[in-house]
Amino acid sequence: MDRIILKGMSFYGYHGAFEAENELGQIFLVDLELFLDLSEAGETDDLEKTVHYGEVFELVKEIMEGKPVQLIEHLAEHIAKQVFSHYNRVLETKVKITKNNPPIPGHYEGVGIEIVRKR
Ligand SMILES: Nc1nc2c(c(=O)[nH]1)N=C([C@H](O)[C@@H](O)CO)CN2
Repeated sequence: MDRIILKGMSFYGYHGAFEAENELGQIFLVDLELFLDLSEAGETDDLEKTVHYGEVFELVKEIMEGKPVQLIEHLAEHIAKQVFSHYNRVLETKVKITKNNPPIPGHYEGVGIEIVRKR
């Protein structure tokens, strides 16, 4: 299946289960893959026959910089639901959200989750 990929999006947000995260905020990294047929756009060279990834970026930004929630799972679910609601062409989506510096003692590259949702 063809994919539209938005990789390495970063947003400053106040999501988290710990009060410190809600007060100080932190950077969230988001990778998003949209699974859809890109052949018509490829044949016609018509933006209307695909999904405008700049619009998708704004949709993700609105959620990630919006009302704070506790879990990154909740953010990922919201992103997937909004993608399906706005873009009928999308059949499946994969959302990965990472925190590189959460207030969890230890040495690691990052912590996060990834979900895959089908329409
Ligand atoms: N599966 C998850 N585990 C945890 C989350 C989360 O969003 N999903 N969040 C936290 C805290 O906010 C943590 O990031 C702060 O230290 C803990 N575990």
